[in-house]
Parts: sequence; C-alpha cells; structure tokens
Amino acid sequence: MQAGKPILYSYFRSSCSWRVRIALALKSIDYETIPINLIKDGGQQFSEEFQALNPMKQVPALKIDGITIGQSLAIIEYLEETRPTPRLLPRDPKKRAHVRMISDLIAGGIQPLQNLSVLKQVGQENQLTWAQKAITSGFNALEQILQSTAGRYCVGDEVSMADLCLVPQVANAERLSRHPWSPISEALLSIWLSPEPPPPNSDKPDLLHKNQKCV
Ligand SMILES: O=C(O)/C=C/C(=O)CC(=O)CC(=O)O
Repeated sequence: MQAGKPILYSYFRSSCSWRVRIALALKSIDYETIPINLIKDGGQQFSEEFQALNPMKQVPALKIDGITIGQSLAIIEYLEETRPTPRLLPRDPKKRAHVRMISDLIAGGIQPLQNLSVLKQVGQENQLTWAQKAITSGFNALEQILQSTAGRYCVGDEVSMADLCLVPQVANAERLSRHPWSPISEALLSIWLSPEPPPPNSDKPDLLHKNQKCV
C-alpha cells in the first residue's frame, strides 16, 4: 500500500461509508479501501484491531494526514476544510445552514433508526415495518424542506454534502421501504446510482459513477 495515501475503512452497504466515498471521488482524492464486513465473522467492526481505530465500532473511518476520523459528516467536513475543491458546503451561510440541516436530518434522524445494529435489536419480524416507518417519517419532513431549498440538487443547483447524505439514504429506502420518491430523488438516483445492484457478498462495489456526476 502506498505510503501517505488515505485509507478508508468501509463496507459496501454502509450508507455512511457511501457518503464519504462520494466526497472522496468528487474531490479526486486517491485512497485505499480496507473493507470491514459488518456481517462476516460476527461483524469485523467488533475486532480489537478495528475498535482501536474507531471505538464506536462503526464504519466509516478514514486515516488521513496522520489522524483517524470516524463519523461520516466529520470526515466530509475535514475533507472540505483541507481539500476545498469542489465545494461541498456552500459559501453562503444560509445555504450552508440548509445543507447542514438536511445532512443532520438524514445522518441523525433517519439512518441511525434503520441501521443494522438497531434492526438487530428490533428483531427480524418487526424490522421492515420499523425501518419503513423511520424512513417514511424522515422523508416526509425532508420532502417539505426540499420544496424551499432545492434547485437541481438538495440546496440550490450545486451538489453539496446534503446530496451525499440523500443518495445512499434513498438506496436504503429502496431496499427497506416503498416510499414514493420525489422527482429530486429520482433525478439524483439516475445521476449517482449504477443500474446494477452490487453482488451480495462483495466488499466494495463502487456504485458511484464519477464520470456521470455533471449530467
Ligand atoms: O459515520 C457515521 O456518520 C455513522 C455511522 C454509522 O451509524 C454506522 C452505520 O450505521 C453503518 C451504516 O452506514 O450502515
């Protein structure tokens, strides 16, 4: 592995990891991936080695510039501050607040309610209903917010951190729910998602079609 390259600890189905993968791709940051399979071996995130990197035992974690960062939004904000092109947080404070609001809504108000560890606690027979309720309720709020913030993307006409959160959340929703998606979600999906689903055991299908990002 080349010295000095950032290392992303990631799982292909982790929507939080996916946010970071999009940020790294948009900013053209070369990096290595170490897959942490959240299912195999009882969950590789629970290994002592990984816990030393991220005591929350969650992906993503990014080793970069001599530090290790956990939590996808913290990672994206670090990338934004150290590698600012292209911008993922708008210069305008009001738009930036909207981007953070939407990102937090998804990262704090939807995804954690339907992630793997919570679904395990809920139990197999209630999982789908639980996840659908969490996603539908969050997306209903989001749809309302997007009516006043969105242009071509979640906030205005530039891709931002909010879109990096929305795209993987829509993919989760498609997997777990039957929410009727807004035209914005559909447009984002057509831009960002591969038509092919990842192979079930793959550790790293890259669903991001970087070259299509400006469609
Ligand atoms: O990095 C974050 O912001 C949050 C990470 C998680 O909550 C871990 C997780 O749920 C894995 C996943 O994305 O499914």
